[in-house]
Amino acid sequence: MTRAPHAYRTIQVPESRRDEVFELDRLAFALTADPEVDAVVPDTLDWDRTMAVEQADGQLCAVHASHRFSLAVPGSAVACAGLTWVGVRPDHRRRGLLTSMIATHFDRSLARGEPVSALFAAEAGIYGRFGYGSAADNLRLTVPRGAALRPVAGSAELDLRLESADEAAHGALIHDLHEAAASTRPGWIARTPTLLRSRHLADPRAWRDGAEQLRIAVVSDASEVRGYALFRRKESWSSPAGPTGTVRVSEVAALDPAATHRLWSFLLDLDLMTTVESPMLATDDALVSLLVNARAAAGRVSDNLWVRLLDLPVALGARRYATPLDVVLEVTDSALPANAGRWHVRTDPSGTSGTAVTADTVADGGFGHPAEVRATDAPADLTVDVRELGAAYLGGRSLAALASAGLVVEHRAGALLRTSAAFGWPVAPVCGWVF
Ligand SMILES: CC(=O)SCCNC(=O)CCNC(=O)[C@H](O)C(C)(C)COP(=O)(O)OP(=O)(O)OC[C@H]1O[C@@H](n2cnc3c(N)ncnc32)[C@H](O)[C@@H]1OP(=O)(O)O
Repeated sequence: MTRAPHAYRTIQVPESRRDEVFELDRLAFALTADPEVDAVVPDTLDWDRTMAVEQADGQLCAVHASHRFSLAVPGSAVACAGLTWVGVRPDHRRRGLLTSMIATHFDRSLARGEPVSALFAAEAGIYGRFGYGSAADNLRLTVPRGAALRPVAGSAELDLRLESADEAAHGALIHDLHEAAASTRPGWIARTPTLLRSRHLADPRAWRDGAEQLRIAVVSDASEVRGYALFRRKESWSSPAGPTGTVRVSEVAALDPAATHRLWSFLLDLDLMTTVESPMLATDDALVSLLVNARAAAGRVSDNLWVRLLDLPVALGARRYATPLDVVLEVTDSALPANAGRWHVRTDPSGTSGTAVTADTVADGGFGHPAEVRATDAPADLTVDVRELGAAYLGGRSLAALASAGLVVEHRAGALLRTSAAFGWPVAPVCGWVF
């Protein structure tokens, strides 16, 4: 097991120490215990994957956990260790505890056959040093009520019903549509294990910030459900001009453009509301194209998933490439030396080799080229750190853009543009929920 700094030891935490883990988490994140929250929000920690650092007297000083996810990558999916619950007691910060926990996480993820790790970063400056690359952005739009949408045939004919969101009534519907609507978008992650689905619909009063309970709008055609939106409204009567409520949308999933249009038409025209806040959207989300006047929508872009390639040849072989590719990468990786060195990445025009061995293949219509990834002594075409490969892995970050910042170096003319095109993908990556 990875060595903790002097005077500390790394342990796997048993569930019997749950209260200590939760207290540490509250200390790290400045949270207050709330019995109502604890009563309705399920504990989603996987205790086989919950690790801590304790000092000699047994006090827990740092904790981290992970989930085994299937992460959608361009043209496929890969087993992924979703790192979460990272926290260090404020009085034990900056002594190397996170650094030791990351080494533990890497060792254990590799031992479990998870070639990739992904996370949402609490602060953007934390994880790059460990080889995580910022691999996706999300867009949050604030749209005025009544914003016009371009027309979509069939939208008006769809039935929409509004209900209070409830796990027993809507859990299966949400899970199925969440998967069917977006599982070919790189960055998409299913909410497994099941407790993560329950947590997604948990609705304690303390999480509402004064808004109403969680609502769901469900759109159907004559035969089946085509989409849903989860949202809450927050009333406001403080303006002399009249009510100025806000619609806070937390998730929209739809199977087709008509259902997408129907849902947003409803959300953008609710009485007593003046503002509609979108959930985390992909930067190419349909709403951006539907808005007649996108300038009227204030947008904020921020980092979404961070990706770390743990087993580089397996990870690079687990995705597809948008164009044929034949490149030698000189990779640096200070934390995982097995990844360092030269790698020949070559797509196979016959499409018969290089598909993921660790992944469930996603139905994608066969777009893109699988690749073989082998160690080589051939001269390098590009030099790149594993962090930049993680950033480019989901197809949303251009290697050429990273090169313009000096983070990728080209040794053979043309290799940079060709490799950037191959690593890119027509669908922007995003994970629409935070784990
Ligand atoms: C995936 C998730 O769960 S994200 C949640 C992360 N958790 C939090 O933000 C909760 C509050 N913060 C904390 O618990 C801790 O401060 C942590 C986890 C961010 C850092 O833990 P530490 O044990 O202090 O980190 P450690 O001592 O190993 O520091 C390693 C390096 O990262 C740097 N670093 C640590 N935290 C930060 C930060 N927030 N911003 C920038 N740099 C940081 C340190 O300065 C150090 O740099 P150096 O190698 O150049 O000296």
